[in-house]
Amino acid sequence: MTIVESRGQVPGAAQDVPLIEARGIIKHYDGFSLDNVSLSVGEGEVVGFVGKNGAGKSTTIKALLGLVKLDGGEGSILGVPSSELSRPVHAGTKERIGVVFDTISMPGHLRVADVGRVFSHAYASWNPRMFEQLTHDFDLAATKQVKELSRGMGMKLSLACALSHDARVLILDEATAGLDPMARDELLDRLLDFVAMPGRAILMSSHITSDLERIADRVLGIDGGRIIFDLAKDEITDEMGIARCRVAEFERICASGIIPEGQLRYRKNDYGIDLLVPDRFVFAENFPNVPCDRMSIDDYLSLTLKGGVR
Ligand SMILES: Nc1ncnc2c1ncn2[C@@H]1O[C@H](COP(=O)(O)OP(=O)(O)OP(=O)(O)O)[C@@H](O)[C@H]1O
Repeated sequence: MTIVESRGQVPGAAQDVPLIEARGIIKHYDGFSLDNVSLSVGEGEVVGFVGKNGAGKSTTIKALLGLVKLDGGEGSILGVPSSELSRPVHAGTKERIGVVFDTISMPGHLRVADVGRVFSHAYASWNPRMFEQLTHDFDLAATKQVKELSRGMGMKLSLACALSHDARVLILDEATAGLDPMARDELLDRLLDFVAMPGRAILMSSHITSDLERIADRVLGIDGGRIIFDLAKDEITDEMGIARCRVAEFERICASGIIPEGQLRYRKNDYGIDLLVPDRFVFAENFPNVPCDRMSIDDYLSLTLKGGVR
């Protein structure tokens, strides 16, 4: 595939391919493997990436960015194979990728304003006014040194950098973890503004699933290095439900056949049984007296990973 790059053109988008894609990625570490991980993020999408600690989120993200050598499969961003992103010929594509990891990787002695200057040399499309505006909005004093920043402030600085070089895709690995609720709220608004422009997409891993409930279009779950679900967010939070049943009600629901056998996922607690309901509206018609809450991403993940199956 020939990719013609120039400033202002969106590499990848013109070829109608996903902006971010993994095809059967395999990576073996001692005691852990990414096992045939496939995913795709299309134009205009915010895709949340969830899973417990050590599930493989960061490894997948690093694989997509070409930062780890793969044992199989391939990733691509903006149409460029991940393994080729470091080649000078793809420098233009790299500029279009904004990346934030959960740790800040800038020299501690640099002041916030210096970071802007360093990045202006690294990125042809660096926008100093945008960086100044973002650091101002994020309450980052230009004279503060990187080593003096709190964790949340460091995350804000990384985010300001990622949003100041005309990126078309953002890949965020736990990027909201250190932010206070007000800063998270503001950032989520900015991410929605970002992705509303043509040719853009976001992949973000997060343990703060309320952030994903607010802005994600789709949610990918990973466990033990395997993708375990890939669902529209609305399917989880609008259609699914979590029924709070007593044991007798649970048995009645099981016997009713309303949820196919083998797909009944449940979790026992001190008060009874929580049951994953695929369609809470159908459920409410059939069992109007059993309380059924909206599903959250946390509950869906927990029921998928730890729930019993019947
Ligand atoms: N460089 C490495 N060498 C060996 N093992 C590694 C390496 N990097 C990651 N791993 C292992 O791969 C597994 C997945 O780690 P990964 O960082 O992808 O998880 P994660 O889903 O991002 O977790 P968290 O939510 O804690 O950030 C873990 O078992 C980890 O120990």
